[in-house]
Amino acid sequence: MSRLFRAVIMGPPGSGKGTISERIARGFGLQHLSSGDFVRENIAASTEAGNLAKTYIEKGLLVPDHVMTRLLLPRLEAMTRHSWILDGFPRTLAQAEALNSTCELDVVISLNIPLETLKERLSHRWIHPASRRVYNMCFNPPRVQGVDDITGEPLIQQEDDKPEALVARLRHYKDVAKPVIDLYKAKGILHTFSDTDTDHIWPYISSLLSAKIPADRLDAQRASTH
Ligand SMILES: Nc1ncnc2c1ncn2[C@@H]1O[C@H](COP(=O)(O)OP(=O)(O)OP(=O)(O)O)[C@@H](O)[C@H]1O
Ligand SMILES: Nc1nc2c(ncn2[C@H]2C[C@H](O)[C@@H](COP(=O)(O)OP(=O)(O)O)O2)c(=O)[nH]1
Repeated sequence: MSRLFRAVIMGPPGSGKGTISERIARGFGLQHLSSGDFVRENIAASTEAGNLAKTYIEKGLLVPDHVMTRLLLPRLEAMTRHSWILDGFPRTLAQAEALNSTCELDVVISLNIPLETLKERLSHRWIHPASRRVYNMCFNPPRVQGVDDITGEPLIQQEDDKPEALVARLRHYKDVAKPVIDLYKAKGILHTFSDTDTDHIWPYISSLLSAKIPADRLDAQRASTH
């Protein structure tokens, strides 16, 4: 069997990690693994790591590295049959080093989006809290304004998507992500995409993945996800 394909997507809040990961999952048959979803699943299941993570999230803090790695790495190690795109992890150098010791990455996608664009997007981001489905009132609006397409339940806006909170989040992202980006650059696997529109970036990401994922593996992955 050919080796699995493993990719990471990095970028500040609102840069389009979730949106692009979903396109990659659909287009290339990779499994979309979101660190935020893992955290929420563990909180819902009241696992030891989930209970610990909850105490930080309730205060609006990032979950400490040792809790994140305990929560995520066993799940990644168990993914022996599926290629994946990992969204939201690693966020720190310690997380990147822990991931390094678990698996070899093929590609790291870094999204470099102007601050004004991020502010604009997040001010229009609405989510369905139970499923975390993401909408944007301009880019991908729900069919009926203010309600989730699938359940019909109300959508909400997150406190930390408001412009005042965003500037601090972005500053924090830059400080913490820089050494991670440098590490992947040094390994020669970093690919950075800069634009104001996901639809402009997508064709470049799509060609990168088409070139990096061998055709036989692509067919097998697509077949196993359909
Ligand atoms: N790699 C990580 N390291 C530390 N905490 C994390 C990590 N991934 C997720 N979390 C925690 O889980 C929460 C939800 O994560 P999620 O990625 O869904 O949302 P987010 O932080 O609002 O990201 P974004 O705005 O970039 O989509 C985070 O706010 C953070 O507390
Ligand atoms: N206007 C506009 N909005 C976009 C574009 N790409 C994604 N969005 C929307 C979808 C979300 O509401 C918001 C943030 O995207 P996301 O995929 O949740 O980002 P991320 O926080 O996972 O990195 O922006 C885009 O290209 N244009």
